[in-house]
Amino acid sequence: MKTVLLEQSNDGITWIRLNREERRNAINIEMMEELDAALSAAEEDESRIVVITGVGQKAFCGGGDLSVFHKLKTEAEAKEMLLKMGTILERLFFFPKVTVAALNGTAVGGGCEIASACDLRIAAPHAKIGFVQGAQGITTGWGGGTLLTERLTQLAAMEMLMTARVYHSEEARELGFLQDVIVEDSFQEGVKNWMAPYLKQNKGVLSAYKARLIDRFDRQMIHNRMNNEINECARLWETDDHHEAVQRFLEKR
Ligand SMILES: CC[C@@H](C(=O)O)C(=O)SCCNC(=O)CCNC(=O)[C@H](O)C(C)(C)COP(=O)(O)OP(=O)(O)OC[C@H]1O[C@@H](n2cnc3c(N)ncnc32)[C@H](O)[C@@H]1OP(=O)(O)O
Repeated sequence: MKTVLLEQSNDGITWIRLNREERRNAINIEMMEELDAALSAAEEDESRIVVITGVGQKAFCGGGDLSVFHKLKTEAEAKEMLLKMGTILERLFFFPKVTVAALNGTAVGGGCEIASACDLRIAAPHAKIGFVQGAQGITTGWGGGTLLTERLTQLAAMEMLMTARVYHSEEARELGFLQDVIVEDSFQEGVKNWMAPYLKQNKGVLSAYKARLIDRFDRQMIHNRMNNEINECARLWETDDHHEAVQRFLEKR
């Protein structure tokens, strides 16, 4: 694997690291496939907790790779890509082990959707967090908007999605998006320390509680809502508003 690094440590944690630091860990098709493969490995290994984080200090994930995905012009082309990642996020949402999104830096767009699919979200103090899709003339397109509404209060979720605002970590914690802000100098050590109370529990305890969390959800309903979200985003994708917004971003580079 190249765009995703997998570290299966013997302390109960499997680390999945998004590894395109020079692109702020933006997601391309190869990364989607490697993320899916990393989840398969993590599902089978001895870990009790799976942590998804980004390489470097600047970004957790800058969302979908606009320099690649701007080539997708039509609703059908967009839908194929959105569905591919949506399927992975649905898998992550119903993953049998506890999952943590450790936001080592900025998480915007699809980066926030990945975080929403995880059970727990923690971040470095400097991380900036925002569902910025609205500024690109689209909605969340990987089903993460649906997942967000299952994680936060309705008011907080609607504020994050409908304003496309970018929040500092502390503000995101106050909104309920983050469980905690990790202040240690070494983010990785801080994340490990933060997870220590969870890791005191054995595998059976953690997986049983995770199963009860999953029981709360009507899987078919979540699936249908994510599909509706993907379809809606695909429709907006082919509008001039979206293509012009992406063009502006790419021209700034
Ligand atoms: C497509 C799926 C859709 C969904 O369903 O959710 C989305 O994800 S839409 C949202 C897509 N993401 C964005 O709109 C964010 C765009 N990026 C940014 O706003 C900023 O780059 C950043 C992520 C906030 C980081 O800012 P900063 O730290 O100041 O770095 P730079 O802007 O200089 O970026 C460095 C480098 O990385 C490239 N980059 C960053 N994000 C993306 C991206 N999403 N796609 C492609 N490339 C990205 C950026 O262009 C720079 O490249 P160079 O100029 O060549 O160094």
